[in-house]
Amino acid sequence: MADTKIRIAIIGGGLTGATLANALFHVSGLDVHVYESAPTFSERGASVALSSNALHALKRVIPASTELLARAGAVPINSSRAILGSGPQAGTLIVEMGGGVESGVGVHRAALLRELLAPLPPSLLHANKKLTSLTQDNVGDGEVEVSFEDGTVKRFDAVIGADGIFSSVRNYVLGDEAARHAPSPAGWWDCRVLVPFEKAKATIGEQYFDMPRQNAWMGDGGFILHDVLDGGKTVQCAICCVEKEPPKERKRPLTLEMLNEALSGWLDGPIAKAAIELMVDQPNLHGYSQWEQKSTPTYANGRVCIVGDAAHATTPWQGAGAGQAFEDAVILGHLMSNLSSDPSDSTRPVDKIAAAFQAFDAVRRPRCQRVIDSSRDTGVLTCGQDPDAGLNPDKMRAAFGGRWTFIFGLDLDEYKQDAMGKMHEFLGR
Ligand SMILES: Cc1cc2nc3c(=O)[nH]c(=O)nc-3n(C[C@H](O)[C@H](O)[C@H](O)COP(=O)(O)OP(=O)(O)OC[C@H]3O[C@@H](n4cnc5c(N)ncnc54)[C@H](O)[C@@H]3O)c2cc1C
Repeated sequence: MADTKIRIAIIGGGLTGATLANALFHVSGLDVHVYESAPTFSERGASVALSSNALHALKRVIPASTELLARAGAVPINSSRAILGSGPQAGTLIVEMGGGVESGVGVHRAALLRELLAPLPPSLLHANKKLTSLTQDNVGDGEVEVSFEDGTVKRFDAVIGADGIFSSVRNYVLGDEAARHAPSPAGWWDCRVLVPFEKAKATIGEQYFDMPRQNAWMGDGGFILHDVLDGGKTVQCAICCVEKEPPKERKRPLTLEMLNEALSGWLDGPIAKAAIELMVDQPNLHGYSQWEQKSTPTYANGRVCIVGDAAHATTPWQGAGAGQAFEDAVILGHLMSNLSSDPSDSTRPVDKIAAAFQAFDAVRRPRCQRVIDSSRDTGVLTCGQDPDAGLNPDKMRAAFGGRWTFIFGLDLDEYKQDAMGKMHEFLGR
């Protein structure tokens, strides 16, 4: 176990911050505090699909993760079907995944966050604490000084930014490069609704609810998804569409006419009218542009680093964002557990933090960037925009084959060893 005196501030209490706090507190034995700008630790009302790599990573952080997910009402996704949703071949099955190594779960984000926070002592969780600035310059003993909107100033041995896609810590880490690598619109917008299971079944059709599965409809300029969560009580339905022009703002009001127009090529098919009916039944219907971190030159700057969406926000097309955040927690937790000096080592554990963060950057950035790029390409294919595949089911099927293998097939033990090897390199050993 690492020196328990190492003090870490995690900025941001979303799924990444909460998972990382568990890793650093329970696995690495560090003195961790989480600072969240919102008045309470909370999540958007939507689901998140956790694939097998995400589940494996979560288990490394929280050994009782199966029970944790059960308390959050997670529903196993025994099958994930991609079906053509528009055009003359609408209804054609393109691919079915699930079972074995590909099994995942669907879970309500707010319930997952609640359960991820539960194993942490409340005294470590600080809401209403918005980071306004941080510095490593002229702070004693290599510490990092953080300032909050309420005027408080604190010092830590290291700071980790889990403050989401519009991260302030990212701006600090990237410095002069921040503007050039700012998050940008990815080319799609989406809207989501949670409805009672019986209502979804009656509207969409009983035949799609014969078992816990995710149905992903692909077609002309859009995508429709429905999956079950909350232990089978709720269904999430999502509609995603290609942006016709660059968005002026991330969030915009939506109407029935706008949805009908966006999915005009789908309306004779088996799913679009039902999905639109569910969507417009909710008050304050809004669409959100999808944004991503297209490139990032580094995740680390001295004793400050970034994780989760702050480092590698991706589009949702491969359902991989939260899984990448859990992998971050495993790798950073492992590196930070191995800072303790042995008796023959005169370097203090705190003086190895920068090397740990460099090692984290070296192993995580290539993989996360690959996920970002692959996810964007998957969106292009899904919405029938791939110039070769178009909406040809055979070509789409061929193009989808193997697309998830590199995400699911990670050997976490090997990966942890790679990270340790890098840390030793950076320490000059
Ligand atoms: C539409 C959509 C669908 C998705 N679907 C999936 C999926 O199916 N599967 C999957 O694996 N992933 C999915 N993802 C990705 C996944 O949700 C994210 O990768 C994951 O939630 C990581 O979030 P985070 O904690 O890094 O960031 P966030 O959830 O954005 O949390 C950041 C936190 O930091 C706080 N904060 C911000 N600034 C400050 C500050 N200055 N001071 C203090 N606190 C601050 C915020 O209030 C927030 O609570 C999806 C994402 C989107 C947008």
